[in-house]
Amino acid sequence: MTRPAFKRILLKLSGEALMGPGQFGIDPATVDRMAGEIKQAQEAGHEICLVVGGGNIFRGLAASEQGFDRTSADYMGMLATVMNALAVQNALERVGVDTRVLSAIPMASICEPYIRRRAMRHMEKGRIVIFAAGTGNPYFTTDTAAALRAAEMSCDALFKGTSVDGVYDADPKKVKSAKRYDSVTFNRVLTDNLRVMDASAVALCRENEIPIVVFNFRETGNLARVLAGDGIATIVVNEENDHG
Ligand SMILES: Nc1ncnc2c1ncn2[C@@H]1O[C@H](COP(=O)(O)OP(=O)(O)OP(=O)(O)O)[C@@H](O)[C@H]1O
Ligand SMILES: O=c1ccn([C@@H]2O[C@H](COP(=O)(O)O)[C@@H](O)[C@H]2O)c(=O)[nH]1
Repeated sequence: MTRPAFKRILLKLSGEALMGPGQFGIDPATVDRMAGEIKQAQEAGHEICLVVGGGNIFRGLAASEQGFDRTSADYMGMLATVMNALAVQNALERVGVDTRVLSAIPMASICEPYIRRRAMRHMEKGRIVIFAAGTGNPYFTTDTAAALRAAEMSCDALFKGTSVDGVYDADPKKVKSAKRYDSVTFNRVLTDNLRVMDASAVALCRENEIPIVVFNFRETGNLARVLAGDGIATIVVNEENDHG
């Protein structure tokens, strides 16, 4: 199936994708490989900004289920995304890509605060902007931050690089017979409660007509393939623009 090509994209890297073969934390070889692929995508003419998750280090909801105060746990999760953002920045700069980390929670000694117009300016200058600390608010996730920043930065699409190769009719890690969609509507994702992405992120993309492309970023070369409009992925769109 051939999908449309997108110029300006927001790439959401799930924290889990940064673990590589490990069960926790950051695998330097995996982050380096991803940085190389992101550089290649930029050289192919794509304007890229990134939102990095934190699930490889800390998830607020899981911690609150074990007795942590939810708000504190969510702030810890947001801090985890800053660590991941710095790791990705470091890897990108090692391969010669100019980057800026902008945090939704100001941390003046570490990175810039998130200011939309500054982010836009960085992108105009050809830098890769890495958005850290999610939305800056507890009770959200980095999926919602990705949808929000994609809208704010006028991105043509949100690419979710994760550990599954698309959206399935059930969680493929739990249901062996689950079937993958090539293309699916926002409404179906929401009504069938397909949990590859948060409902709030999906709704935000639906309202702003930002297609979501879900692909497996654990496989080498996949980013280039899906950006070129092929490769294994699922595109989530509004019915009326369905590319399926
Ligand atoms: N219908 C579905 N189709 C595809 N994946 C699904 C579906 N339902 C649940 N999932 C699960 O969604 C997960 C994808 O989300 P991901 O692991 O990237 O989480 P995240 O919260 O975005 O990132 P992080 O790892 O940073 O917490 C996969 O682990 C997959 O098993
Ligand atoms: O806007 C946000 C974004 C994230 N969080 C907290 O961070 C962790 C890690 O993010 P993931 O999206 O799960 O990778 C998340 O579990 C939340 O606890 C937040 O509070 N607000």
